[in-house]
Amino acid sequence: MSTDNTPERSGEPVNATEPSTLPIHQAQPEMVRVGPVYDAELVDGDTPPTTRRAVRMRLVSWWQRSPRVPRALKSRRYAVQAAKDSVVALLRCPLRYLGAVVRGVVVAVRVWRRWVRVHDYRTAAEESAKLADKFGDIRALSLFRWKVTGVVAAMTMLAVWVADLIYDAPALWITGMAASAALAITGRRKDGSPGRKAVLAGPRSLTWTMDPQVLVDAFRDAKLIGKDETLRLVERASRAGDGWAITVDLPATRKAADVVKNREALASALAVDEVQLIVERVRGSGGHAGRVALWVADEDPYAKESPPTPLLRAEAWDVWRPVPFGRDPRGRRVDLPLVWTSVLIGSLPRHGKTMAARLAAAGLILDPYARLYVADFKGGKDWKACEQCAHRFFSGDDTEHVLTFRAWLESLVVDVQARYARMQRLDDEICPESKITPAISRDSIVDMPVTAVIIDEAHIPLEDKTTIEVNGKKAKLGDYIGDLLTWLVRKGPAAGIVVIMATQRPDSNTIPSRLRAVLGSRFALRVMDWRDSNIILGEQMNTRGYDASTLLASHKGVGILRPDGETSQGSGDVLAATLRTYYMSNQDWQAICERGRALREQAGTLSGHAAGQDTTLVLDHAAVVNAIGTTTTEPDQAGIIEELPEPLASVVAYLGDELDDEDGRVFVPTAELIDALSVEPTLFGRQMGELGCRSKRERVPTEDGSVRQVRGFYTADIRAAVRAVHAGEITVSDGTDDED
Ligand SMILES: Nc1ncnc2c1ncn2[C@@H]1O[C@H](COP(=O)(O)OP(=O)(O)OP(=O)(O)O)[C@@H](O)[C@H]1O
Repeated sequence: MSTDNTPERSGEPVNATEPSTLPIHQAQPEMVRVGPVYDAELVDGDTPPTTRRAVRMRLVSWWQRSPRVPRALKSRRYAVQAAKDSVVALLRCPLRYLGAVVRGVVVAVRVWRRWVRVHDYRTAAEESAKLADKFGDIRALSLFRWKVTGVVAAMTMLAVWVADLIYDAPALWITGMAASAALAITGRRKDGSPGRKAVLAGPRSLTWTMDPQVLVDAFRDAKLIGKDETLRLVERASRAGDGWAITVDLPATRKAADVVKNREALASALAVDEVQLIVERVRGSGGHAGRVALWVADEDPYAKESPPTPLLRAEAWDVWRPVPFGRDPRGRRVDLPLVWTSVLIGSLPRHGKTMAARLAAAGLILDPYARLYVADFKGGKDWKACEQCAHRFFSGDDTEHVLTFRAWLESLVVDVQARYARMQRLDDEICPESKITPAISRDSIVDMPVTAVIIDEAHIPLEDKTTIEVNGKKAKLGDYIGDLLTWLVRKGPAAGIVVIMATQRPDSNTIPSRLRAVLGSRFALRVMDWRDSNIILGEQMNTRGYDASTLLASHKGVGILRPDGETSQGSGDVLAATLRTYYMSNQDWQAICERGRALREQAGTLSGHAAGQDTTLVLDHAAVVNAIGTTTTEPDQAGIIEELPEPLASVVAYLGDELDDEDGRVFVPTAELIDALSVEPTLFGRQMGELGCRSKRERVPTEDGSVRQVRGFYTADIRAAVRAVHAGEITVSDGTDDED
């Protein structure tokens, strides 16, 4: 809106014939008072948001984010928790008060005793070897203090008696309460109070839920925080499932990843078995690198039976949805994504590999559009039931089975290439990237169903020593299968191929490192040692706190899952998680397979072996070899490691690919190796020295940004030692005479 002080507006008449220039001496019109003058213009448009709403939103945002506003006033959940805490605190008040009074009495008596015995004077005299000279003085002073004590006690009693006579019972009550309050203040718990800790502490487990100081002490004992550092409570201890959960913030610069790594030390400090303790870094918007969520189970979470798989209740399953796989110790469901990845399952015999592989397979079986290749090298009846819905199936471990398996893999290589060629021709709307989509996988005309290759006891084909001819060259059948699998696992997922391998021999000789490197999801049940665990889960996972050799033999089906991408577990984006697979009895498995067949019959997707159409595969082997670019003649790191003496072999296994990368790591501190390999430092240094690897001093940056000099090994020296051993330049003692 615009207004100005023109004559019309001010009520003055305007003469139309008046010249445009005014006469110089023209009388000024009388000044007229007008209203306020605004300078603005009229615009069309929506009404701007009311400022009141914006102010309110800013206030709410400030309220939610302000550290000064107590958490209990920010959300209903915290308010309920705060109310519960207050009730508990109120109920515990009388007991805490009594405890403080008792401690106060003990402290007061101790102080009085030291005073009456002239303790400090006596100690000073003892230290200066003058006790005999001062004995008379000390005795006289002590006697005097006893008399003072007697007089004060008598006068106090007299005063109380007189007060009782004059004021009756209230006087006694008031005196008693004042005295108890004084004692309670003296005996209150505070940091550094001398003489307040019992020499033999009672059971520590669960006291931390009542007293966060116990938790702080546990973190200090486990050396996760320093002596002068403390924790900040983010969420108080509360019941969660069959245990207690608490979230804390570590002091600045301390990392949650280190707490995860040292879970065992923390479990010891909290006096619980490590299977009962879950430590997770809280990630995402509610978390940061120093925020840790702890959960402590009341008892061994794996002592009870594992629940049956939820797939039993499912009529059908969509394989694009992660398959229910197991439950973590807190009882939270963990799902395993299958499409666009591949899975390696490894463990010692009889620990639940087949169960885990069958759980993953169950999801595929219940999707009528998924195609199954089941290679059961175990030869038992574990997989028999799925024969009725598998496109290809065999059970046995003879060379003839391995050759059949080779033919499957070759046909799949050809199929994957054909799928990529067909995807190129598909419309951008149907196939936006070079990847199959749910719609493509269910389209019978495009013919690219999700195809799972399930291999139980995968070490059998990979270790087959039969000599075959590959493109005119002699090669071992096992090595060639390794190449085919590596190619399929690398190129297949985007074209809908899912490889699920289970092996009871997850050692470095069996699974070539080139194959391991491309297997996306890993599940390690109990294994023999940390090396085998790292072979399944990935290099250096033991130093990050994930070691499947520490799992208990009695815990069947319990393993560490390192998923490819996200799982629906706990706080979401976790590196790995310990879980127990669901239980699926043979009857349940059979029921699922029968349902899978019925679903395929309904959808008209029953094919291959299940439909009685097992055909001999006729293939152009040369084309396959050209496609995969065979590497069977390349030496594998596994073989290289096998020939090395200890502890060099362990060092090489620990460093893995980092050692091969000449532009990568230059120096490895000795402390890191000793910690990772759990070796005795002196013997380790001597043995490495004998192998031509002497530790040297090097300046390395520390976590706080400073530089420190530490002892360690140059990776170039380690590589040189490996070469020297292979060249036979170093002969190695077997180490037995080291003990002398
Ligand atoms: N989640 C589980 N809960 C309870 N028991 C389980 C679980 N998983 C496996 N088991 C039990 O562990 C035993 C071994 O299981 P499974 O046959 O799957 O092991 P495996 O590692 O495949 O054995 P192998 O090495 O002989 O092939 C079986 O008796 C099975 O019932």
